[in-house]
Amino acid sequence: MLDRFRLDGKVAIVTGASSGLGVAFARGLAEAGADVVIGARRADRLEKTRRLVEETGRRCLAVPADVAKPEDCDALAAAAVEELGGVDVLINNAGLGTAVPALRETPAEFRQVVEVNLMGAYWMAQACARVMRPGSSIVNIGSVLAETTAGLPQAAYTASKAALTGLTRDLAQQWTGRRGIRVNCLEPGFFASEMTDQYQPGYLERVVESRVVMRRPGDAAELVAAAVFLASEASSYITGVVLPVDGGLLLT
Ligand SMILES: NC(=O)C1=CN([C@@H]2O[C@H](COP(=O)(O)OP(=O)(O)OC[C@H]3O[C@@H](n4cnc5c(N)ncnc54)[C@H](O)[C@@H]3O)[C@@H](O)[C@H]2O)C=CC1
Ligand SMILES: O=C(O)C(=O)C[C@H](O)C(=O)CO
Repeated sequence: MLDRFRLDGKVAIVTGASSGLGVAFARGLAEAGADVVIGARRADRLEKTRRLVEETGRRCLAVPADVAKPEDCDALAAAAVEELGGVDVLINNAGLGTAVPALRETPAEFRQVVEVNLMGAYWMAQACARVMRPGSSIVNIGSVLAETTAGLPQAAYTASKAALTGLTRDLAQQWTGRRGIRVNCLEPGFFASEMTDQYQPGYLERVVESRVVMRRPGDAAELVAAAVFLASEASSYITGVVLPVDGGLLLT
């Protein structure tokens, strides 16, 4: 049974892999056997991720890319095909989290979040679906904030992540039957990263204590395990689903 979770011989793309959860996804998919293409805007930091991935013995290609630019998404998918022979898995992880009161949020601020979290995920999905083989898997990284609120003013972030769940379902119904590409979405609860480092002191602890049934933030490995499941044959009969990985936050 455990062989169904292996990704040997597969090529996975992880966006936003220069920090936080993206680094953990890249390393975890490589540990499961995949060669990994990592994309993000900060080339110097991608190098660190590349070294971490290569420690597993798998190949890793680092490609500077801004997912808000469709041409960068096409270039990322093309590099995977040219250098590693194809694309089997996409982890749409790149994301921007901002907290701005709605009456002060500017059109530029709102657009920037939607252009990365929603449109960037769509451009990447399109670029990959054009070259993916049957049996491939797209995993969108959403957020529990698509389903609830947690006390911060995050209209753009929340709206972009809620829209990502709709995008997940629509692409799943368009591509799974016709092209053999499954599309699913993970909704992380709270995991320590550069995004959560931006919080006011004490915020994370308060949310975890009052909302998370398990009374602790998640460990990145707990999210990566769910991504490996959705990326692999272990979930071969699952498409169009939205899976919270949140320690029970959505129960409260
Ligand atoms: N850390 C958490 O508790 C949670 C995180 N998430 C989601 O997980 C994903 C990863 O976030 P974290 O690792 O926590 O934060 P992070 O801020 O460490 O990572 C986000 C990554 O996306 C990259 N990125 C941003 N804009 C980009 C663009 N235009 N093109 C390419 N890359 C871009 C950043 O450079 C960074 O490497 C995000 O989609 C976030 O919304 C969702 C729920 C909770
Ligand atoms: O999506 C979540 O849940 C997060 O923890 C992300 C943060 O709320 C965020 O966007 C920080 O500014």
